[in-house]
Amino acid sequence: ACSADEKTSDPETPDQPAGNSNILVAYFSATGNTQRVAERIAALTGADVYRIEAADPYAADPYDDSDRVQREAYGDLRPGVANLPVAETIARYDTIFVGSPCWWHQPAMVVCTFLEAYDLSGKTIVPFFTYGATTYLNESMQKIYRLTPESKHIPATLPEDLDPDDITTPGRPDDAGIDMPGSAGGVESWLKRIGI
Ligand SMILES: Cc1cc2nc3c(=O)[nH]c(=O)nc-3n(C[C@H](O)[C@H](O)[C@H](O)COP(=O)(O)O)c2cc1C
Repeated sequence: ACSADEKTSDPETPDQPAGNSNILVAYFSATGNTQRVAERIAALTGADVYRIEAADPYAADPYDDSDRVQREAYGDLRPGVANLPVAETIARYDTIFVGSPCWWHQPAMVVCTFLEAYDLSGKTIVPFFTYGATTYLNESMQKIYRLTPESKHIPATLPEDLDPDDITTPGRPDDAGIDMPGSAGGVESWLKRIGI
């Protein structure tokens, strides 16, 4: 209980957006990599931050939950989110950065649960991922785009994917050309490149 209290009271990892900006950085992070990128984006843009929490939390070492993560990703499941903001809160934002680790070739599925909970039409969605290997980044990006068909996206288009629905067999490498900060240190130049 102690660590959970600390997490929710930490101003850098709020579980509800503060409502100070028209930009939101919504992210899920299990081991801190995506969180560091999210906080850097927020520091540079003045964006509000919202940390997506799974209703059924993942193991402290998420590799211990690898089977669950694979089942959720390959089954396109929608695990519950513990702290979904009300729709009016999300409606206030024009631009939403959406951050996730690459988990079994996909966004963490709680991020998909978050995206499907709202009407995001007309909003600008900027996905970002952290990952261990630069494979399946395109499939992960394609997933976010398909879940937000009425939104604008940065980048506007992705490299063509021969079969974005097949995430279980390796396809041709098609991640080249996707501009993504590799770490928090790369965020500032990335934001300049994408015009934010
Ligand atoms: C269960 C699990 C599955 C993963 N699957 C992938 C993957 O398919 N591709 C990849 O590049 N990295 C994969 N990774 C590595 C994470 O994407 C990487 O460590 C990421 O930076 C973690 O972000 P976080 O610290 O914000 O949780 C996986 C990690 C875990 C725990």
